[in-house]
Amino acid sequence: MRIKNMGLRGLAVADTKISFIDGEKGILIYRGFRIEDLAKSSNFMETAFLLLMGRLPDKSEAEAFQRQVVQARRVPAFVLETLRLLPSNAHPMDVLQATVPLLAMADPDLRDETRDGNVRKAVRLIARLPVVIAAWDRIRKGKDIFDPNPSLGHAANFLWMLHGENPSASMARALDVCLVLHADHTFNASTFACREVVSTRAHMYAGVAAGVGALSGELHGGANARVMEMLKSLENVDDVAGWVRGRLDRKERIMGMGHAVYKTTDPRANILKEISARLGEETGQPQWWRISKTIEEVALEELEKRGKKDIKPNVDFYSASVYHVMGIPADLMTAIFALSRIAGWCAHIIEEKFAEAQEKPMLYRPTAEYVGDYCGLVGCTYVPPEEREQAAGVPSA
Ligand SMILES: CC(=O)SCCNC(=O)CCNC(=O)[C@H](O)C(C)(C)COP(=O)(O)OP(=O)(O)OC[C@H]1O[C@@H](n2cnc3c(N)ncnc32)[C@H](O)[C@@H]1OP(=O)(O)O
Ligand SMILES: O=C([O-])CC(=O)C(=O)O
Repeated sequence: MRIKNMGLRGLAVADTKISFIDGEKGILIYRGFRIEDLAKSSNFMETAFLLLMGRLPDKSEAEAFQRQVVQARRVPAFVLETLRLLPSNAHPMDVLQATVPLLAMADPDLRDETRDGNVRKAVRLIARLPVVIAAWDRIRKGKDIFDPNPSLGHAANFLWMLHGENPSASMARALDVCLVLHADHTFNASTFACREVVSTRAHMYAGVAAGVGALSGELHGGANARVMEMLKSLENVDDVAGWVRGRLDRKERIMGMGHAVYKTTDPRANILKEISARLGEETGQPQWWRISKTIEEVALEELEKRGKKDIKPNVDFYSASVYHVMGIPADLMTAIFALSRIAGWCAHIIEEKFAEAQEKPMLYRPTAEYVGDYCGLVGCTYVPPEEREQAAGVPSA
């Protein structure tokens, strides 16, 4: 089979019971539940349990899970000390990707390849990534770090560790809903990276480190930071129309729009748009939502004129303005995505490792068509270095 240069679009490479997308209708389902219902009625802890365990917890299970996560929040001292050694201009996603193997070294269950052992690793990752991200933002700014507060929920505790003050209930709930919305999305690039790595029987942390790397790119999770840069560069609603037209005329992309699967608006973007409008009003910063909405309106009209009516806002479009009014810096926004997606990554890693016999995935090993030199199948003639003609030269170090 040859499906070259198409990024495996539309090609099913595994079975999954974790999530489902209908890209035409704009439907996203986690383990049978519509994303709109989870965003309205659930919370990130419960959603993480749902993704990992395959069902919603009862009350005592939900409390026990929350307790386990709270207890696992303490990040080993050597990890925090290592963060202090890093250059202060290191990008949060590079720091996060570098920290995941450090967390692995401190995990007593690292080599426990039972399902329970992997669930315990998942709990530690869910608990600790937010601590690392908040600590890095403070360390790079030369500020003291704050210990996790065991009396605060997952989202509120993150904002506490980041800012050193308790968020309003409305702000904490908004972040919690964002975490629910970002928690999983079938075989997106970062989840596929996680699954590909653990298909070699590498441990969960090796898969997660790959996932963080894949998420960082601007065509994937990195788009939220680019959206914020775009909003800041515009500042004024009147600048939007000319800017959007110019960008499309130059064949440049509007970040936060378009999707590999959705041919209509991403259902998560609809929810984030409402949160952006509400929080913008509540924090006295409605301009970010207004500029975003104007970009969306102009871009949809201009894209349609150019025969591209399938390019609509994705999850990264309105999350940028939401995070901005929470006081989250633009370059930290992709890391916020990661602290939610960790739940989906871990669920997929567990599925990859423990799928039922008839659905058991194989080691991923696609093929590529060789289009380089052959010199015939006998191979090229090896010439010793001193006899070779001068090539283009060695790149300078
Ligand atoms: C969490 C997430 O990962 S959601 C995605 C986050 N990424 C972004 O927001 C980055 C901007 N968006 C994009 O780059 C793309 O829409 C992708 C990569 C997400 C999906 O793209 P795909 O639908 O797979 O197709 P592809 O990248 O080939 O684009 C198809 C055409 O649409 C155009 N296009 C796609 N997205 C955009 C956009 N945001 N703005 C303008 N044009 C776009 C491309 O330029 C291309 O045009 P061409 O056929 O004239 O060359
Ligand atoms: O599914 C994708 O390709 C990208 C995406 O929206 C996500 O990972 O949330």
